[in-house]
Amino acid sequence: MRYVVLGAGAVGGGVGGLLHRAGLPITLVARGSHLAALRADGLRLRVGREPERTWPVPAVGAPSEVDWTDDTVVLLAVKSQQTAAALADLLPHLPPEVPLVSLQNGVSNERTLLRHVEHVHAITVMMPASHLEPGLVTIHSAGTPALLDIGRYPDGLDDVDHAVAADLRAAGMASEPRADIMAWKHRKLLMNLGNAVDAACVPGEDAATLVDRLRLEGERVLAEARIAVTSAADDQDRRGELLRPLVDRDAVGSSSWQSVSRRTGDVETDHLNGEIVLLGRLHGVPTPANELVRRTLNDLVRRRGRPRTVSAAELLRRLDDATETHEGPATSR
Ligand SMILES: NC(=O)C1=CN([C@@H]2O[C@H](COP(=O)(O)OP(=O)(O)OC[C@H]3O[C@@H](n4cnc5c(N)ncnc54)[C@H](OP(=O)(O)O)[C@@H]3O)[C@@H](O)[C@H]2O)C=CC1
Ligand SMILES: CC(C)(CO)C(=O)C(=O)O
Repeated sequence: MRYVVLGAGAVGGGVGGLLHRAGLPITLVARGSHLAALRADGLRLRVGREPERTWPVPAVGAPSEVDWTDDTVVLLAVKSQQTAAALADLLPHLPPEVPLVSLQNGVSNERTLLRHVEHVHAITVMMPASHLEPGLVTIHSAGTPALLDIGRYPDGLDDVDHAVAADLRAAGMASEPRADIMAWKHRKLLMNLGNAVDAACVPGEDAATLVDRLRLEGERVLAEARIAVTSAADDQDRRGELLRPLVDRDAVGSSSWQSVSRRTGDVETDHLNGEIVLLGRLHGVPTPANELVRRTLNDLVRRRGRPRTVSAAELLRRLDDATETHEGPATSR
């Protein structure tokens, strides 16, 4: 199996670097100053407590430059808001039988991919990683570097799932094929509802309370929509302490925090909090907290604000005021 990783940042660069390190044939598709650094010096990869090493991973600037073969698998690792543009670059060059694997958070990408490609697979990405300067990717777990279970979208398993999982394991990551992979990705979605608060808000108790509200809304919406979600207990069992301990993580936030810090000009919240808002609208469940946080983070990005500068207490106040306006003061209820 050959791999093409489209989007060579924290996750794509990290997984691609580990596959390359294990001797598997892989090409990174990157762009801008990151591509220039990869071509000039190679991929600088930090894994847990290991010393940084530089790997000469083949890197190209576009799917048109890939030497495509039928035994290739594409790992898509751009942020969800970048998927449509990445697909537009990819599709004219992609052989029809080549499977596309979403190595992304959220649950919106797979459906988008299936519109264009017959063989779509999903990975639940548990991999605390960062990419904050061109050429450099850091994997923060000093335990197992990543936990990447895989299955076919919308469900089921085939030989590709088994082969990719085996290659990921050969490269030191944890990966099992799972026929119900989207149930696992919906559980992960609930966790990622907190990314926007991590990116936008001053950390503290109020931020934690706000994240709880986002997740409560998310749980309600997914239940009302009758979407299968892996239980929190099963998710916890699967993770255990695999991705621990974390190193050099304190100064680095979630993937959404990284987008704001790098001033990429876009952020994934419409596909994380926005997924809950969308489902809420479809199923008649109010989702004011996810909507407020989604709007707040998009606004921060638009005005090129700094991460972690919005008051979570103020957002909670606005949510409570809106509830009182709709339902009357708490005393009269
Ligand atoms: N970082 C983490 O710890 C984790 C991230 N995830 C998920 O993984 C996915 C990827 O996130 P992450 O790795 O953090 O994101 P990054 O921004 O670090 O990496 C994405 C990379 O793709 C590049 N890119 C975007 N569009 C294209 C294109 N058309 N052609 C070539 N390159 C392109 C970006 O370039 P540019 O910088 O120029 O935009 C960037 O280098 C997301 O869904 C995220 O939620 C999941 C678990 C953990
Ligand atoms: C779980 C977490 C926070 C790991 O870094 C993540 O998925 C992300 O950063 O998007």
